[in-house]
Parts: sequence; C-alpha cells; structure tokens
Amino acid sequence: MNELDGFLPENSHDKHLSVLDKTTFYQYKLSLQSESNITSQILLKDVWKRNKELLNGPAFNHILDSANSLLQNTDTSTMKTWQSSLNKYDAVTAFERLLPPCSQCTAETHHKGLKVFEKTECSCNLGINTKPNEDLDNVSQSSQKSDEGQKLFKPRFGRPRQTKSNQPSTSGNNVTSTSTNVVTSTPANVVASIPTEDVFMKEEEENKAHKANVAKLTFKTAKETLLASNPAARRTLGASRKAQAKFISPMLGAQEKQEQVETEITDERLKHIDPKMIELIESEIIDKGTPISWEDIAGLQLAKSVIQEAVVWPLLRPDIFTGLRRPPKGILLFGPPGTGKTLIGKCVAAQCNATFFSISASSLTSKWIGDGEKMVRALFAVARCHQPAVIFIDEIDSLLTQRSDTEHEATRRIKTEFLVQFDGASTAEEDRILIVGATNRPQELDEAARRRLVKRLYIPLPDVDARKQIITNLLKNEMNELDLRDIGEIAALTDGYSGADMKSLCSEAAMGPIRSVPLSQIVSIDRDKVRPVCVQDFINALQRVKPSVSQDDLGQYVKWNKTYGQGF
Ligand SMILES: Nc1ncnc2c1ncn2[C@@H]1O[C@H](COP(=O)(O)OP(=O)(O)OP(=O)(O)O)[C@@H](O)[C@H]1O
Repeated sequence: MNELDGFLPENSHDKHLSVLDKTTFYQYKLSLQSESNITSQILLKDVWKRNKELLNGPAFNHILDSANSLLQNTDTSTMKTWQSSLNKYDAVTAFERLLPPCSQCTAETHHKGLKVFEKTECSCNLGINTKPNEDLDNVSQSSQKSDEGQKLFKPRFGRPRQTKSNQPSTSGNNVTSTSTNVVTSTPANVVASIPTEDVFMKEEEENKAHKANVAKLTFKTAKETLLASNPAARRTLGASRKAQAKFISPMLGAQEKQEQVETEITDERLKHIDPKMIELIESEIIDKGTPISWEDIAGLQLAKSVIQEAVVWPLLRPDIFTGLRRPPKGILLFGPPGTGKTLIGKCVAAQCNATFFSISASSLTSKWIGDGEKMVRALFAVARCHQPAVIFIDEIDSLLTQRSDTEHEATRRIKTEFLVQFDGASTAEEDRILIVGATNRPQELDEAARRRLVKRLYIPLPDVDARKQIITNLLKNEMNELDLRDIGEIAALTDGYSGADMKSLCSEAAMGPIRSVPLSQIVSIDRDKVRPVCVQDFINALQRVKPSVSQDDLGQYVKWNKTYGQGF
C-alpha cells in the first residue's frame, strides 16, 4: 500500500489525475501549495526529477525551469519568479495535458481536459482505468449533507474557485461505477462533488499530516546517514563493545582510514603498538621537510666536523665503525636558542639518508598526557622500522631533568621508559638509531642523561663570519644592492645576535622596500617596481630587532661546556 493512500483525492478532477501517477500528483500538489518550506523543496526536487520527461510543453517547461533554479538557489528573486510562474501558468491546465488519450473522444476534445469533462462534452469513460473507488461516493454523500450556498474554498492547485449552491443531488445518479474500473461521471455530479469548507478543512489537516509523513520519510538521523554511507559501522555501533573488539570510529571515512593503517602495518615490531600512535608518528613526527646540507649551516665548523666523524660516517659505514670505533647512540647539542641545533639534527639525518623524527620533549609530558609513555615506546618501535633513523628530541631537559620530590609521577614514568628504550636501542648491534638531544638548559639535565648522551657539543652564537654567511644566504633570493662591504658592516653591528635573530633582522630589513610603497599602490604595484633592499633598511631594522640572548646566559653555557662538554 502506498503511504499516500490516506490522501486520496476527494473530487473527480483529482480522481482522474491520480490515475496518472498518484504519488507524483500529490507530491506536486503539495509542493505548489507551500513552495517556501524545506519539505516542499525536497518534494519539488523529487517531483521535478521524476517528471522531467513526463511534464512537457512550453508552459510547464517554464515552471520547471524556475522550480529547478529555486532548488539551486533560494534567494528571494528566484522565489518571486517561481511564484509568478505559478500565477501565470495554471498548473491544473498543465496537468490536464497529461491525461492519457481517450479511445472514444477525439484528441482535440480530450486536450481540453477536465474543463471539457466537467461540461459533459466528453461523456465517454475516458478509457482510463481507475481503481474501484468509494471515495467519490463518500464525497457525494458529504456534498448532499452540505448545502451552504456559495463557498470560496482553498484551491486544489493554489487557485481560488467558487462553488455554486443548490447543485442537484448526486444520489441516484451514475456518479461512478464501482463495479467496474471505469469512471462514468456526469457534469451534475462532478459539480456536486466539489468539496465544501468541511472538506477543505479535512484536506488541510490531511495535507499537514502528509507533510509530516514526507518529512519523516526524507529526514535521516545521523546514525542512519552513517549506516547508509558506511555499512560496516552497523556491526558495532550501538552495541556494547567487547574488550578485544576493534574500535569503529563514528566519523565518516575514519573506518577506511583505520583499516588502511592496519593493513599497512605488517612489521612484527609494531604488533603491540597502537595503530593510531603509529599513524601520528608517521604523519606528525617524521620530518619530511627539505633536506639540509652542511653549507646551509653557517659557522660551527668544529661542531660540524665532530658530528661528521662521530655519527655521520658511522651511520653510513656501520661495517667499518665497529668495536672501539662504534659510534655513540646519543649526542647532545646545547647552547643558546636559535643557534642551529635543529638544523644540525636535520642535516645529520639528510647526510646519512636517515629518517628524521623530530619531537619536543615537553609535548610528551603535556600533549599526550597519560600516553607519553606509550608514545615513547611507539616512537622507538617506528624508528627501528625506519633505520637508519635520527630521533631529534628538542628541550630534552624537560624530559631528563634531575629527580626532585615535586616530579610528577607521569613524567617520571615517561623518563624511565625513555631511558629503557634508549638503552635498548644502543644494545642491539645492528640498530642504526641516533638520538640527538637539544637543550638551552644543559645544567638541568640529570646524570643519567649526561652519561648516555656521550658527545655533548656546544652550539654557540654565530661569529662574525657565520653572521656574514647567514646574511648572504638569506638575501640570495631577494633583490638587494648590498655589496660585501655592506654585509661585513652589518655582520659587525650584530655581535651577540643568534642565527634566529639574524633571520628576524633580515626579514625586517626586507620589509623596508615594501613600506616605502605608497599605501594606495600596495595592492596593484608591479613586483619589479619595488625597490631593492639597501643598507639603510638594515640600519632601520637594527633599531627594531635586538639580540635575544643575554651575556649572563652565555657565561653559563661556557661554564657547563668546560665541565661536561667537548671543551671546544
Ligand atoms: N648556524 C646557522 N646557520 C644558518 N641559519 C641559522 C643558524 N642558526 C640559526 N639559524 C636560523 O635560525 C633558525 C632557527 O634555528 P634552529 O631552530 O636550528 O635553532 P635551535 O638552536 O634549534 O633553536 P631552539 O633552541 O630555540 O630550538 C633557522 O631556521 C635558521 O634560519
């Protein structure tokens, strides 16, 4: 049974129209009555789609065009066009054209549709097969009861129509033949069957109920939407999950993503590691940035040569660097902030064709609260699968601090796990994993950390030559009119600046030419018309960018270096 059976037409017009396609007819009718609400728009869209071929002719095309554009953009002007189309073109007439050909009437008569039918000009049975229908009898009876004179009632297709009073009773007339599937109405009974206000009220209620029904049909809950797009979720969603059962994310697409990760993990060493952590490490912690070469790092000649000898070559030739020549498993880079410690870590990885894992120790204790320990385990496990690997741990002091009574239990556990993993990585002969710790506060490192990070290299502020090199490198891609002497002068004026400070200074100076462009031209000015960077821009920039490292701090690094560092 059709859901719309409860909304059977109550007069003969509709009865005839309904035999064409009852569902479509009612959907269409409803959408015409309230074209501004969402339900109506959904219906309209459906009707439009389904009737594209069925409804033709210029008048209807016009209505359909505006209906289509209404569905695509519901601005008020489109709405107005839609409404005016409805006023201009009579939907009843349009529907009349859809009546199937009558075997007994002429085509011309038949094209006059319902109007002809009402005037008894067509007295044939229209050749239309209809279901035996009691509704028309009911309507006839109801119209018998009501004799209320002229009534203005709600249009069937949004068009007011007048009814005549004192229409002859239809009882006794051959209104319908219920014994056959043929409608044989006469003009008198057709007019009498026009609904009264009671009928209209009933119809209104039915329409409302219908709309609610349609809304129910078209509305989908989030769960239904998910199940439609991801049937696999049906297995566990809403059901209690066993401890060993696989988690199924309610997020669309997450299921496939999870399965993808799971299928990729084939390495035995990752069997006990949470796939989500592996994915996180692979996406966020493995650094896939541009490779760094030794030339990109200005100055630091001694540190560079020690690192090359102690870790790069051994990682490249593990067969030669065995026994006493075995490389250290961990190195520590310490010094003021912004001096190139991270650059060195990246460079080592690039030079050894190693995978570069970069993680900040503070994020282990804050970002992955409660999971820091697991994260450390996962990190080393993934690194073992990506050998040779360089694990760069920034702010390593926050992980390997000296023990204190105030130390948090979670931090202590992460630290223990790190040391366990570190030792594990250094015992297996074949492992080619290098841990590079970086810190600005080496004095806070505990003894255990110092012992494991065998090579402790001081990464100082860049000297004058290094600063010259940094300026030259940074200006390489900028239009500028600085010569070697200018660069030398700027380098001399920037004593105490770190590499990061030098970068800020150059960026600030590069803004000089832009600031000299009048505001009105900034959007339209040709790139080549912007003047080159000059010495004056640097002099101005020096007023704004100051060194970030204090002399006191420098003194502490030098002292720690003398005690625990390589000593150069
Ligand atoms: N020696 C250097 N040669 C070239 N550029 C440098 C050098 N030192 C620092 N820089 C510049 O400063 C930026 C920051 O450097 P980096 O991140 O390596 O410093 P860091 O010592 O790791 O700092 P932090 O201790 O704050 O983590 C680099 O991207 C680079 O542009």
